[in-house]
Amino acid sequence: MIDPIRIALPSKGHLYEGAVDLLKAAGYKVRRASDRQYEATIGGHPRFHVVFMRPTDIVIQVQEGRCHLGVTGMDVFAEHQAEATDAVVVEPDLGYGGCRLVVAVPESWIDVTHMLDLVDLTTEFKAAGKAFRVSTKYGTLTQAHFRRWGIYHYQIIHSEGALELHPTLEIADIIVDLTSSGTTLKDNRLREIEGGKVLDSAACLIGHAPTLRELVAEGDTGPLALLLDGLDGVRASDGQLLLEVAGGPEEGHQAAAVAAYLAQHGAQHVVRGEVWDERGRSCWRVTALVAAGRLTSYQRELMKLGARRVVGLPTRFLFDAEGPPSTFDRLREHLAPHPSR
Ligand SMILES: Nc1ncnc2c1ncn2[C@@H]1O[C@H](COP(=O)(O)OP(=O)(O)OP(=O)(O)O)[C@@H](O)[C@H]1O
Ligand SMILES: O=P(O)(O)OC[C@H]1O[C@H](OP(=O)(O)OP(=O)(O)O)[C@H](O)[C@@H]1O
Repeated sequence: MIDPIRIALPSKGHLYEGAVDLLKAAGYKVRRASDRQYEATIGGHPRFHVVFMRPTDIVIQVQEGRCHLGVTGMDVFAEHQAEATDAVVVEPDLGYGGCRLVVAVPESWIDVTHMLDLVDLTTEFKAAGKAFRVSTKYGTLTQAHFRRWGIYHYQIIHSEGALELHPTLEIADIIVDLTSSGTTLKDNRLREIEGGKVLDSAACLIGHAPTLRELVAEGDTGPLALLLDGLDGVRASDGQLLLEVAGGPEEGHQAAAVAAYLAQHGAQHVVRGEVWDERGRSCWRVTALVAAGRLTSYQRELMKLGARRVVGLPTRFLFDAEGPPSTFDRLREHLAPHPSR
């Protein structure tokens, strides 16, 4: 039996808080003594042991099986995927840490707006005997992207940070870096070009395949299933309200009209039923799942249709038999030995 189950989380930065918050929402509260402490426990789940590392180290340690699960960036995983043959993606998008890896050029290069312009430019550099230099932390992904556009004459300058400065300091001609709001590129007078998106990334959950097979064998009440089900439930409920619309005692067709209105306006799982008020009179109630941001735009119309009360309750977990297969079931299927054809 795998014990402890070691889960690696980002120690700080863009991916740290989201990981700890998501686990907490799923019922796995990380107990870390201080932000300088690199180990932690999870309240109520003694088999889990948390270690904190940088996103790149998480991919390496999961690949080597020292950590069994890890939260990292999809960008980092994709960059190291070729070496990480024992690491598998359990969940590609945990719903936070979104960013893009992009090709950016100096704003002053007004003639360069598309990847195809780089084909010409890199050829001109080569003809003039100059190296076209690309600064990035993502050499492998950059090379694959440039190859797709037929660009071969350039030199990668590997760098770990503050790449946006490189064109100004003439360390490089262009950069391939992460962006989310776009502020850093803009503030450093750089601009994304068309066709220059290398990758969309988000925080992801990865695991060590041989260990995951053993954990999957503990079945759907084992610790891995419970953790993944918890994360699924939290993510499915994100931004959803459980709406309760109540009316009556007079009946008519109010409940049907309210249910039809909600169904037409994107609500899900619309259910109506009979309830009784404190005086024992028959009333109606409609419940549905709605996007939290839309409730206020519904409520006036619901009142006009006869509702007396509209309540939006936050949801914490959502499990839906008609929803997509669970992460645990997908993983079990993915790791199952397939008979050779
Ligand atoms: N705007 C953003 N800029 C950079 N990274 C982002 C952004 N938004 C989300 N991320 C994610 O955060 C990860 C980087 O996290 P952070 O900067 O905390 O780590 P780091 O210590 O620089 O990483 P490493 O150890 O890999 O150098 C990225 O790989 C990416 O997945
Ligand atoms: O599009 P934006 O929202 O402006 O974010 C992008 C910037 O954020 C990251 O840097 P970070 O602050 O993590 O520092 P780093 O250079 O040390 O990675 C990334 O490398 C970009 O520089």
